[in-house]
Amino acid sequence: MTGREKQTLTPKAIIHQKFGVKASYRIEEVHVSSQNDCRGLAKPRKGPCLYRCHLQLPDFSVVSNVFKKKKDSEQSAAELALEKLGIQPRDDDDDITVDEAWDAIVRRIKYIFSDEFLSAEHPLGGHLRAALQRDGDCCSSVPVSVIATFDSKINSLCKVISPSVDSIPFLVMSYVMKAAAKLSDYIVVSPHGASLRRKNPYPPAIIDALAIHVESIKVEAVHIQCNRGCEEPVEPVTLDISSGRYYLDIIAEKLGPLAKLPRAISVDYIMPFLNIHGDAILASVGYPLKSHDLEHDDYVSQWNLQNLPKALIAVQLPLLFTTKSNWRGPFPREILCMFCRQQQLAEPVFTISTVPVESMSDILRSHKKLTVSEHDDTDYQYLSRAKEEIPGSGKGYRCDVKILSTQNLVLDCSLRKFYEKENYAIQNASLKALSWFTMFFGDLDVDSFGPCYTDDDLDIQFKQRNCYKETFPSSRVFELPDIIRNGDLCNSRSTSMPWEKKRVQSIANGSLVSVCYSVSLKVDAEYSRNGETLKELIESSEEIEFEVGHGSMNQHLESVVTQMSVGQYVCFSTALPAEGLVLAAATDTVRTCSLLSELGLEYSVLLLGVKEPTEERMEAACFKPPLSKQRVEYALKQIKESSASTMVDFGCGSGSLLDSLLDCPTSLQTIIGVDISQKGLARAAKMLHSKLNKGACNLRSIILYDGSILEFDSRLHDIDIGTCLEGSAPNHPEDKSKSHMPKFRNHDHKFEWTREQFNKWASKLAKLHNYSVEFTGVGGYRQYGKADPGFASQIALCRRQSLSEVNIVEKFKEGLTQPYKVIWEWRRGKGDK
Ligand SMILES: C[S@@+](CC[C@H](N)C(=O)[O-])C[C@H]1O[C@@H](n2cnc3c(N)ncnc32)[C@H](O)[C@@H]1O
Repeated sequence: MTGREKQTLTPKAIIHQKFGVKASYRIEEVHVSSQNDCRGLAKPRKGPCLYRCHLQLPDFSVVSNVFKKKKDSEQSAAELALEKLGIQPRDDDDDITVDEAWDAIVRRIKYIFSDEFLSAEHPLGGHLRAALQRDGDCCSSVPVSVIATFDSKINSLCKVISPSVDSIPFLVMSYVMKAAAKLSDYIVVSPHGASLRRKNPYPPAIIDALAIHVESIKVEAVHIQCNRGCEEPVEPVTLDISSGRYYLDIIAEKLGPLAKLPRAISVDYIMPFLNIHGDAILASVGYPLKSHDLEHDDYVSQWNLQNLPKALIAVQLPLLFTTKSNWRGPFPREILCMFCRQQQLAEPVFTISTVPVESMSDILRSHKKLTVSEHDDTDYQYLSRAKEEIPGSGKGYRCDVKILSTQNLVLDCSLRKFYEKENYAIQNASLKALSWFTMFFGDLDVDSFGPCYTDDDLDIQFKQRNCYKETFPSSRVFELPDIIRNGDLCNSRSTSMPWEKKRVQSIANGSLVSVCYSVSLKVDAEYSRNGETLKELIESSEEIEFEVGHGSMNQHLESVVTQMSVGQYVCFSTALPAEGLVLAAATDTVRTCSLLSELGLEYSVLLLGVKEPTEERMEAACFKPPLSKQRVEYALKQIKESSASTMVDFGCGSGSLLDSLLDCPTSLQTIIGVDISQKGLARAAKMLHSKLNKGACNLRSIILYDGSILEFDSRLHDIDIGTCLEGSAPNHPEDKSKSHMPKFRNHDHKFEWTREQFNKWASKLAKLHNYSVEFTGVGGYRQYGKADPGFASQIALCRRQSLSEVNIVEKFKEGLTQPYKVIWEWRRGKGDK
């Protein structure tokens, strides 16, 4: 018990407050003929009298379902009218306790599975009626995700239990399951825990009358595979919704064997969270409020499938914030705060001003004169409510929001209107500021926005004091977190966020960065009331070093860190990906919650230092496969294409090329390795020995020589192919002690050349010895927006044209010069295969 005096208004009372005598109720008697089994009777027997209520409001009318009591039909009609107006009977559940919210959810679930609700004009009604056609145990069972998605009342009650449901909507599902467990006499939870149905079947007469029989229809939809690359197009699919089937079952089947159960499919609902962690089907199909027919739109033609990015579906923010219960996802104020943090702006400054009720009335009067013919002006309704619904409070609220960079005022956005509640004023001001940013990012031509910008559509005045370019230098524009990128702050017409294009990674892959960071989970139940987020620290480190591009660090953290400079502090949030699409089939609520708790995280990070990448780390981070592997692969390809039978690898080291030659069949019969490093040769011998023991190869002999490339050994006379490859140099710990900067990039480099120097040297040598030369390379490394720098590894491919006279004479002179020492030798024996 809170000890507070609660004021619970019935739907009818709220209608009365709003419309007074302008709301007129008319009761109609409905006589239903009773079920008559006696076919012989000529006249149908008169059944009990039921009541249906017609409620006429100034702009529209509603008709209730039939009820046994007149007053129930009136309340039902009033409730339908409020739904139409977007108002919950208790639209602000601040007044109820958590225990009361639980009780209300239990009551609501019971009502949802009542006979009356089955014929309700509620989006859930269509699902309930369609579920009557499901086979076997599934008959009349409705996925929990559907209830969580379509029942706004349950959603607003869940917000009382935990405001996190906004950022973790799948919490609603777990609350629904928990509440359903309290109705064990009435509700059956499916074995998979993902569907609910009534324990006692609906009366056959109701099933016959209400079960939906869908005509066979084909629905064009979009299948998004979770593993598709960003550039890959999404797949169009046709859903063949045949009669007698629940359409979610058909979608589940299309998703494959893992999706045993239907999943939530309210497009509006999942879109903002569509960072897919499992395949998803997007289809525009469902039961609209007033229709008993399954309706659908062609989804394929609505999307430019080629351009649909993986994690970005844009939805347009509404222009008005009405009630909390009507708002899905994070509230505008939260989105704006997050946006500011991401853009390294200060937290928005909200200034609330109030007016006495007299002046509100004046404003109201003048406003009424202006808007007398605008029947559906929602803000007008709020102005009315401000006057009528807060008797004695004497206040209306107006909000001004200032967005500041560290030094400058970026935007001063003041609402002209008054709202009945402080929160409405804040949310609407945030929404309008966000709308301005949406427009602004949609049109980066800053000049089109003057220093004082008035937008009549938004009914707001903005003062933009500072130029965007000064305020958001491109190198400081962060990639927005998922929650914004996924559409909460998107212009519906753009499929990629303008600021994403400006993301600049200033710290290169392979660098070692050192950071101090913390990760917190937003958990506090008071969150939505006082606007403060309380957090639970789940991980922190005073100093941790990681390599950029290595995949060892959380990608969100790494992405932001690579755009920071040393000494800079950044706070940012990440939100819910759509694991929930899969969790719809989860059985374990506790586990579901623990999974969900990994989401909605807030990070704080301070960049302590950056170490430039070593060549090795840079290579590993930038090239896949690594450059050393690409070089070996290139050599192998050339060898395979030749018909050579003998080959020598100069500077063979530990034998990476020789190793690969043992794996793939070539025309080679003899391979020779030459190196001056005893250690390298010993490693090569060990590797070759163990490999030859394991399996066969086509080779007849392998020899390793200790010798220098600078000396000629006559045993290498007439070898078909000579290779000389740079490989991955082994580590030399002694180098670390050297304090001076190394002269070359690697410890064993004796010189380093530019490409030009290399080309010149190789061309001259080739000409001298009558070889042609072709320059190529491996390791094309393109960075977005930068000119192609060419190959990372240069290759000269020399082919002998003819044996020159000089060579023959030289060889004759040299005779049997054999300075190389055999280190290891293998020859295929007679028994060897
Ligand atoms: C970067 S390693 C390359 C190893 C091997 N080619 C690979 O791809 O893994 C360079 C090798 O050249 C060897 N080397 C250096 N000078 C040499 C010379 N004058 N004659 C033969 N080998 C030499 C080094 O001992 C070293 O093993």
